[in-house]
Amino acid sequence: MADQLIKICGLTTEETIDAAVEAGATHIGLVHFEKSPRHLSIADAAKLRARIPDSVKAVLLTVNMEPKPTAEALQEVQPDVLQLHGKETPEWLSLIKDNSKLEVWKAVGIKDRAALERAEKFKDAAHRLLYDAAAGALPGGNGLALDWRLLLNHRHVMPWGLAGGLGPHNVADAIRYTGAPLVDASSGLESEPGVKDIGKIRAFCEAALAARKAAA
Ligand SMILES: O=C(O)c1ccccc1N[C@@H]1O[C@H](COP(=O)(O)O)[C@@H](O)[C@H]1O
Repeated sequence: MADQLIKICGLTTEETIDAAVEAGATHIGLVHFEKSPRHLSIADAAKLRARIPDSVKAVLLTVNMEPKPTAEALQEVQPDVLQLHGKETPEWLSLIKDNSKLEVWKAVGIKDRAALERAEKFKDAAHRLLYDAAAGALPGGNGLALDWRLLLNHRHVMPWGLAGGLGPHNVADAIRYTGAPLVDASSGLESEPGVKDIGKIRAFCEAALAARKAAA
């Protein structure tokens, strides 16, 4: 069985990046979306990106960003992965994927089986789908879980990950129940919006790694 992939998203300090890396995160997410409490300017995202070691992938998260600022952000931040968390089209994703060395992830809000089937339109346009709850106050980062039962017996046509409302209290159940190869958490690891709690980051990674080991 493959190793568990763990993305810790919305980090805004070097201290929390170091803690996530030490705890076993495989991916660190930096959010560039002004309405988010985890928003980083591109200059700050670039500074924090430099703190992420080569062994861990840097993920830049954007929402419905126009092509020119996207190109500038990619140039400045140099992420390994671009996570698109808005209403981006397969055509736009394909353009990025075919013209860069980036891994391209598409987050999709899942409220029913039809939404899971619709997400398959990204099969050739993205390297990975990230299933999240349907958008709430923000397009993501709302701490809302999707109905995991929708993923039972689902035939995944491409690599995927599970996001939405995950935290130390439920990540082991999520892995056991859905078999998610990648788990992604943000607001469930905070003491207040935008402020990550190092104890929760450690507990999340520990629980995810133990659940994967038990399932192997
Ligand atoms: O974190 C945010 O503020 C955010 C803003 C806009 C789009 C996505 C955002 N976060 C991502 O949403 C999912 C689920 O987050 P949560 O664990 O439920 O808080 C995850 O990929 C976040 O990185």
